[in-house]
Amino acid sequence: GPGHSHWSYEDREHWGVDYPDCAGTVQSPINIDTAKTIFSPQLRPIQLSGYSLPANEKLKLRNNGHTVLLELPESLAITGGYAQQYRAVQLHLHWGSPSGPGSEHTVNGHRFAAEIHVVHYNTKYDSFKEAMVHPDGLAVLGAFLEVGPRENPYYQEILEHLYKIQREGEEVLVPGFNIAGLLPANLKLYFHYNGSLTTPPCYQTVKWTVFNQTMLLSHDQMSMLVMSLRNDDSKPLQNNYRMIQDLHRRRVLSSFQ
Ligand SMILES: NS(=O)(=O)c1c(F)c(F)c(SCCc2ccc(C(=O)O)cc2)c(F)c1NC1CCCCCCC1
Ligand SMILES: [Zn+2]
Repeated sequence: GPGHSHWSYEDREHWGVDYPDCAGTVQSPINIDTAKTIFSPQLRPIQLSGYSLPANEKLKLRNNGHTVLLELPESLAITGGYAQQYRAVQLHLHWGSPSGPGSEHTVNGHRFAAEIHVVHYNTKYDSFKEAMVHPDGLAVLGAFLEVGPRENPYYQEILEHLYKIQREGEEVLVPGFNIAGLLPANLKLYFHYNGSLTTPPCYQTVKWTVFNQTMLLSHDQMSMLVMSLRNDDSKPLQNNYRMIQDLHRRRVLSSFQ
């Protein structure tokens, strides 16, 4: 990725030394205290367009040593719920280990098993790299993943390839599918706040949407996510979530009561 000197989740307390924004006051992830969220009826349902990709469109799935990342074509766009149009860049996941959950955001102190982030950039900027340094530059759609009774066919489109990219730097092309299936069916119920990338350089340029409805994966699928990948030291790639950041003077809006 752009300008990454080596960092790890182990030395997350020192990110602020090399990346000053990581020590800022508009950082992510946060704990969402639902008693303190502000119901905002002007928050419209999120609308996605172009998210259903044909199987003959191949997407790059990559183990970058920090997460599994699926590159997305700019044809995927957020067309409702945000003041401006945003186009997709990539999606990736955060997860825990066999001994604990690994979502990045928490709700009332509850950490979910895992979390998906679909990263977009504001099309008023010429490129993603230009957008990511402006406060309205990025929009990340986040959803929590939990274990449920059935296999999730949409997540299977990603999880079934993880054994091919066990080592850092490995990548594989996967057939297109309906990316919207990775997000809740109900895009009306969400939390919204201003924050940052949760990894260095921690730019404070993300308008976050965290959906209220969680995605359900089977137990075996969650194990595949947690057990398949390794990082650069051939250690299991697990617990790739940043600690909760202080809210400071920010408010979290909710689209529902
Ligand atoms: N939650 S998040 O959105 O902040 C986030 C993370 F928490 C992440 F942990 C990551 S992965 C770490 C950054 C990275 C490293 C290597 C490569 C590569 O070799 O391709 C790519 C990226 C990661 F990629 C992202 N999203 C990225 C933020 C990193 C810089 C710009 C890339 C788009 C969004
Ligand atoms: Zn993320």
